[in-house]
Amino acid sequence: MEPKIKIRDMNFYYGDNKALKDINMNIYEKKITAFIGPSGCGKSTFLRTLNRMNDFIEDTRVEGKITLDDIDIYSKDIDPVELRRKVGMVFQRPNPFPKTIYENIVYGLRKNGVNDKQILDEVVEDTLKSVALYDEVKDKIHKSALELSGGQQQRLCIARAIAMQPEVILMDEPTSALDPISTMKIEELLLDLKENYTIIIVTHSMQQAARISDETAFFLNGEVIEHGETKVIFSNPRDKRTEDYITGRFG
Ligand SMILES: Nc1ncnc2c1ncn2[C@@H]1O[C@H](COP(=O)(O)OP(=O)(O)OP(=O)(O)O)[C@@H](O)[C@H]1O
Repeated sequence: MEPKIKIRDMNFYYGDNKALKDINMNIYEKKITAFIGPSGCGKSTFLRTLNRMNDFIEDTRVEGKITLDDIDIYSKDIDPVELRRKVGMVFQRPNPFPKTIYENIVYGLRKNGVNDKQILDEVVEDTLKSVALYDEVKDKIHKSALELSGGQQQRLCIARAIAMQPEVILMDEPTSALDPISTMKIEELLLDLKENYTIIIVTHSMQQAARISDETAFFLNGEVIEHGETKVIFSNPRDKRTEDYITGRFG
């Protein structure tokens, strides 16, 4: 299978600090890829290079090449806004806008000039169903999203990302602020969503990576030490450092 995303000889700098070193990786379509590794090893930085969110941070620089469907995402012909529509993002803390549930979901569409009520109504219903939130909120769609629980807010943020019809969804520790039940619901949701989307998730929980991901990449000090099938990484890692990390010797 052709990789959806290819990363070749990639380095990333914050000023003089080389935060990512010589990254080469393939990311496959409709799989869940987990990034694991100790704090500060570059997982979030790497995630943000994939939809150019690092462009917003001053004095940063990327070397090497990242392609999405064989198109160089750092080429000057690429519109980063359109890239971020294709490669959506969900953050660690649920961050709904202080608006209604409905307006949260249609926010991006309205920004793109879609205002047809029938279309927006359909998108709201479809996306709420696809994140398994519809039954819980169908009577308060026009109430503030801030009234939802943390887990519901995070599912709403996933719905907001999906409403833009992305191909890839980047998730930076999406359950670290949630209780175990909400976490389980999000994990189940991700397993459903991977039928339609390519998902990349940063997680501090090795159990979570083992439960839901198809592929795992282990990061250490800005390098990818090992990347492969999750069951192989967790049962038979090649590198001693991966083994030490997954067995809890450090991190
Ligand atoms: N906005 C920034 N400006 C300057 N340096 C940064 C910035 N964000 C991250 N860094 C540096 O880049 C390196 C990697 O950080 P990053 O947040 O990507 O790691 P991480 O593996 O995601 O960590 P964590 O698991 O704690 O979120 C660290 O040395 C960090 O200090």
